[in-house]
Amino acid sequence: MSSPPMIDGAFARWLASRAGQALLDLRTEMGFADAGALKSAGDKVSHDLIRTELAKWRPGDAVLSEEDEGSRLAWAAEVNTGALSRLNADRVWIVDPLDGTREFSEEGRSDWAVHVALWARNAPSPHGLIAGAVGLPAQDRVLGTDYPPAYPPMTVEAAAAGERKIRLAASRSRPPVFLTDLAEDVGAHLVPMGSAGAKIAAVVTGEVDAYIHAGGQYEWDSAAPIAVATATGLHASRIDGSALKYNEADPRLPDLLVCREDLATRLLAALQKHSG
Ligand SMILES: Nc1ncnc2c1ncn2[C@@H]1O[C@H](COP(=O)(O)O)[C@@H](OP(=O)(O)O)[C@H]1O
Ligand SMILES: [Mg+2]
Repeated sequence: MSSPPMIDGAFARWLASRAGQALLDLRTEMGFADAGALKSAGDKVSHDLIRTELAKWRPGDAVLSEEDEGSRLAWAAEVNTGALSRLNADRVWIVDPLDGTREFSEEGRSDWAVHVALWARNAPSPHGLIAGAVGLPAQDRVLGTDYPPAYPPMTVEAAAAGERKIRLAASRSRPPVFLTDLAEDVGAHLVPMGSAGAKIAAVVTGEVDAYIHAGGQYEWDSAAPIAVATATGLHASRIDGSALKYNEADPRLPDLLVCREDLATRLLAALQKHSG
């Protein structure tokens, strides 16, 4: 097999594509009769593939993957000394081998993703992400920072209509409790969808205008899609407007807002009112 691309952004795309193909193959092989078994196998197959390729092609870099043992624990010397390597590293791959595991196990659904992001200590942006790719295998596409998608277009109808109903993506299974009231307040309709990566990809492609999450998530759920969203020029922040930060000692990153720039002020004001 030929070597993967040298440039990190293209390498992230290559890796997300490889893992995505393995996940599609697994769905075909196993079928959907045993959702639990398919979910576990999906997490494992993708994690093992990504871990193996990173060890082979980027041996000097640290890795934070959802499927690593103890990944959810905040770093503390007495519980997980392994995490220290990523906190001292100059480059850390932040990986969610299968985001939207639940949707992956449901026949016909395409809202699940593979996330591969690279954080660097000397990055110019506050989030520290210098490359990323979001594989959407069942949509037959990969979004990446190597070829950042164009800023989502405003449709002719929407531009002509002036104010229009905001399309707001939210978790299918765990939407923030305040979201219905917020949506009513700003004139938005909710678009339920699985996977943080698929939802942020939907903002990037213009299928929705915004994605709001609160109540719990981890760095790997958003790192790669946030790398892509910010590379396109979209707004991305915590719901209080502060910067999203990655490779922190505590990997919990419980809330975020990703939206078109022209909606950010309005949605942050609504979040301040409703999420407190
Ligand atoms: N309250 C919560 N606490 C922890 N993780 C959460 C969460 N709500 C959503 N997530 C995680 O965020 C990802 C997208 O969730 P959703 O599809 O509900 O929007 C999922 O990742 P995984 O599928 O990788 O576990 C899910 O586990
Ligand atoms: Mg996830």
